[in-house]
Amino acid sequence: MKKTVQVVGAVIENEHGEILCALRSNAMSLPNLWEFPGGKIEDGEKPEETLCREIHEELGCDIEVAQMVEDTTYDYGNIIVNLRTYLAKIVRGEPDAAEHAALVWIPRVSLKSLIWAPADIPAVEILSAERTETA
Ligand SMILES: Nc1nc2c([nH]c(=O)n2[C@H]2C[C@H](O)[C@@H](COP(=O)(O)OP(=O)(O)OP(=O)(O)O)O2)c(=O)[nH]1
Repeated sequence: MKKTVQVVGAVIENEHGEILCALRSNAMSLPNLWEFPGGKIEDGEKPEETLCREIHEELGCDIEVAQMVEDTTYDYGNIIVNLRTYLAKIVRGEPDAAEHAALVWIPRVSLKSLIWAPADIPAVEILSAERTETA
């Protein structure tokens, strides 16, 4: 049976209403696709705990997690990914692309100009149709 992995992604919004988008590197699976930074939930972790841990490890900053944006399950063929995305804000530090090929801040209306990992597309659709939190 195919494995389903539980993954969480942070939709980090700044004070200008822009969202942090991360480009998966050649060293990662799904290379050269954009994603919400995050990762796999480990045993015993709450989704919010995973997000704070992963963002600290991957981007070197700390976040506060707010409400869920979307819960999607996508079958990549070799693996099934259940991706839950959450709104978040940086509370300490600046994001640094330690693992990703690039990080960019993009306004919600322009999110669809990037090529996203397929599991992220429902969240991107929701976010690009909504007003910014700060608007
Ligand atoms: N972090 C993250 N992963 C995503 C997103 N969309 C999506 O399909 N994924 C996939 C990619 C990976 O298969 C898995 C998350 O794994 P990970 O972030 O821990 O990445 P990884 O490179 O260590 O995983 P892997 O190479 O072992 O697959 O979920 C997303 O928005 N954020």
